[in-house]
Amino acid sequence: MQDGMKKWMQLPRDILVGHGVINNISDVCRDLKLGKDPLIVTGTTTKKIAGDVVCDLLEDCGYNAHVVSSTDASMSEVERVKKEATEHKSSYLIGVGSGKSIDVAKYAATQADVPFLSVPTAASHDGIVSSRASIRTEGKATSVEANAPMAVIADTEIISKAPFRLLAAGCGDIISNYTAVKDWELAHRLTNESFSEYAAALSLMTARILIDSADSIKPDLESSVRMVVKALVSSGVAMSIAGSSRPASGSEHMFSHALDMVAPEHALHGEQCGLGTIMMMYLHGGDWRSIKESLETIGAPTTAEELGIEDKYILEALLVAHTIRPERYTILGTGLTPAAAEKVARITKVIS
Ligand SMILES: NC(=O)C1=CN([C@@H]2O[C@H](COP(=O)(O)OP(=O)(O)OC[C@H]3O[C@@H](n4cnc5c(N)ncnc54)[C@H](OP(=O)(O)O)[C@@H]3O)[C@@H](O)[C@H]2O)C=CC1
Ligand SMILES: O=C(CO)COP(=O)(O)O
Ligand SMILES: [Zn+2]
Repeated sequence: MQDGMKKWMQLPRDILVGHGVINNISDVCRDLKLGKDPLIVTGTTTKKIAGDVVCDLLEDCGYNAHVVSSTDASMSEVERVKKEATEHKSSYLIGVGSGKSIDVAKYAATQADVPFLSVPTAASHDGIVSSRASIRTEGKATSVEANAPMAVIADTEIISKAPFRLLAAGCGDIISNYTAVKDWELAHRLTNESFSEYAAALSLMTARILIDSADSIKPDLESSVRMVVKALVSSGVAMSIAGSSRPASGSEHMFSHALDMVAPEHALHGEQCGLGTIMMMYLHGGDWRSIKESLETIGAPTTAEELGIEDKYILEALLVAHTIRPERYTILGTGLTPAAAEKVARITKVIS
C-alpha cells in the first residue's frame, strides 16, 4: 500500500507555550467546553512533577479529576486507561508527561472517541502535538493514526527542569526532518508517492531554524526550551498537513525503530533518530558532517558509545531497518549489504 496522504488535516486548537502556562489548564478546558470530568494519564516520575499539579489545579476549580499512572506505551496500557476512563465516567483525557504517557492518553482517547489534551513535561519529540501514537503490540512498536490533541500546554518552566538529555533528543528528532524529506522526495520521484510541498517546506524550515540556532540551545534556559517546543509544534503541524509522519520520519526513524527492536536497551527516540540522520545523510550523498556538528554543538549523541549501544546492534539495525515499514520507500531501498552497513557506520564515525 502506498504511504499516502489523508485529506483531513487535524490540528490542535489551543497551543500554549510559556512560563507557568500549566496554570491555565482549567481555562483551556473551559474554552474547549470539555466538561468537568477529566482523566489525567501520567508517568511515574512525571506524576510528581506535573500530573498531580494538573489534578490539584483542576480540583481547585471544581473539576472531578482522576489520575492514572502509566508505565509503558503498550496496547495493554491503552486498554487499562480506557477501563479507568469508563469507571470514572471521564469525558476527556489529559496526557501529562513524556512521550509514553502522551501516546497512551492520545490513543486511548482516540479509541474511546473523547477529546485529548497534551501537557508535555519534556520537549523530547514531536509526538507532543502530532496525530500519531507509537504503541507497542506484541513487543513491536507501531505508529498508529490517532486524533491530534485539542490543546497543547507546554510549560517552559517545567520543561526547562527536565534532564537536558531530553531536550537534546527533541533536537535530534527535528534534525531528522532533513533526511525524512529527502526520502520522501525520492519516493515521490521513484514511486510517484503523493508529496506535499507545503508539509515538506515547513518540515525543512523547522530543521533549518533549529540548526541555525544550535549554539544557543543550552541546559536550564527557558529560551532554549521555547525554541525547541516551537520547532516540535511546527514539525507536528507538517505531519498534520501531510496526513502522515512522512515529513518527519524517514529512513533515520526506521533505523531508530529497528534499534528499539534489536538492542537490549535502547536510548531516547530523538537521540537514535539524530544518529540515524547522520548515517542516512551519508547514504543520500548529503552534508552529513554538518548534521553531526550540529548535534555535537547541542550535546546530543553522535556515536554508538555516546548512545550507550554496542556497535554490533547499530549494524544489525542498519541491516533490518528497511523491513520496518516496507510501504515507505527510502534511501535504504531493499536493504544494505553487511559491507555497506559497516562502511556507513565507520565513515560517519558512529562506530569505531
Ligand atoms: N506519537 C508520536 O508521533 C511519537 C511518539 N514517540 C514515542 O514516544 C516515546 C518516547 O518518548 P520520550 O519522551 O523520548 O521518552 P520516554 O517517554 O521514554 O520518557 C523518558 C523518561 O523521561 C522522564 N521524564 C519526562 N519528563 C521529565 C521531567 N520533566 N523530569 C524528569 N524526568 C522526566 C519520563 O518519566 P516517566 O517515567 O514519568 O514517564 C521517562 O522516564 C516512545 O514510546 C516513542 O515511540 C516518539 C516520537 C513521536
Ligand atoms: O517520530 C515521529 C516523527 O518524529 C513519528 O514517526 P513514526 O511514524 O515513525 O512513528
Ligand atoms: Zn520522531
